[in-house]
Amino acid sequence: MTPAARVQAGIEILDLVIAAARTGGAPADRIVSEWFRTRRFAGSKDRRAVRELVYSAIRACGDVPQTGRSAMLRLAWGNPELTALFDGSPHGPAPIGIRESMAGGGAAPKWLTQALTASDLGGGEIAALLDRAPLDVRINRLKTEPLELPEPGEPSIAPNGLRFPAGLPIDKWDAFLSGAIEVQDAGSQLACNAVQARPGEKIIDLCAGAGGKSLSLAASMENQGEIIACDTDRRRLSQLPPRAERAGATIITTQLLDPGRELASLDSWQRRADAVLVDAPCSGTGTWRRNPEARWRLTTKELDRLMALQSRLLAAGAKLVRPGGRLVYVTCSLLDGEGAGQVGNFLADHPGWRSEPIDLPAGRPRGPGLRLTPQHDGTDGFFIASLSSPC
Ligand SMILES: C[S@@+](CC[C@H](N)C(=O)[O-])C[C@H]1O[C@@H](n2cnc3c(N)ncnc32)[C@H](O)[C@@H]1O
Repeated sequence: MTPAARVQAGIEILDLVIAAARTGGAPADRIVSEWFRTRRFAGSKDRRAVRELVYSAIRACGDVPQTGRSAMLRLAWGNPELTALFDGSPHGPAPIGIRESMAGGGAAPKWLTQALTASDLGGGEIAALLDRAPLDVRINRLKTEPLELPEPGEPSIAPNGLRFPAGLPIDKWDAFLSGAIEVQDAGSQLACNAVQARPGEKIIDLCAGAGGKSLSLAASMENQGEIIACDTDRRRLSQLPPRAERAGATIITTQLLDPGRELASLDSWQRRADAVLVDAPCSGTGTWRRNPEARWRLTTKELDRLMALQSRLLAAGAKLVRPGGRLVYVTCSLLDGEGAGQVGNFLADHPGWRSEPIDLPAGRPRGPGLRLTPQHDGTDGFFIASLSSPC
């Protein structure tokens, strides 16, 4: 592909990403892969270059652009090399019209920027939400063989973490295939450490998804005790058993939950768990480094729905904690409504519960918990709170 043809390909993909953002369709990642699956003429260098253009254009546009072309024009603004590729060559984009408008810039839609600002994030912090994320892995201490990696990586801020540049084919490495390492953001690893899971404990991971945190907890527990990994999403949860097998984690049982009746299948666990982790479904404002188009998808209505769900799951999780046990609440959002405010409301409604200090090598206090941000901690954005149940 010529450089101009790559720009035109990026524009076409952006049109699909924009349409999907408006209608709740597939994520950008899947759209990019699908586009190339049906265009075999594109080599690996083309794919990398087009992908880079698409993601850079997504990052450059704060709100949903009108068209892929207007998004690419926003990216080209102040970039003479990219501007020159709008040259009307075969397969390339048409020349830029004199009055042609480009998409708006900024970090996020106005309402969302205001909500982040109201949650005490400054301009630099908000801009850093769109940085490129590194590739973090967790060394799985359940595997005792000496770790052999094609590249050494740098120790990350998480105790068992290593950091690599983005884009390495880690999923093909022997250490990944054997379960010796897991891909997991350093902030997510630290959120697991906040649970302070110990060997022999009984722990419920109420929103386990594909089990990234359950696997980490199993390692902290040295495979002794019991973890019940729950989720309402059958597809995500079904990814956990093969991952657990690869990781050598033998103490995890999965439990599919009924949305709205989450406790129905956990009846025997009432007031029994040493710790319950609520890694709540959230707006994901802290993960824009990986999913920058997520900020085009979020609406105030969806945010309200998520906050109501978080509040319900916190209350449900609390019922499963034994007297004196821990309820650890985590969101990968930096909006106070999903973090400090959410936990503040819980504490107001649940007399006797207390927020406990969290001892992590990163983060800053935020209300009754701790906040990690890309700019301050080099991790995805997280809010973490550890609450103790009345004895
Ligand atoms: C932030 S993700 C969890 C990520 C996971 N803990 C990990 O570390 O990979 C939130 C999860 O909550 C699940 N979820 C949504 N509604 C739920 C509900 N009512 N009860 C339990 N889980 C729910 C979603 O399916 C999603 O997997």
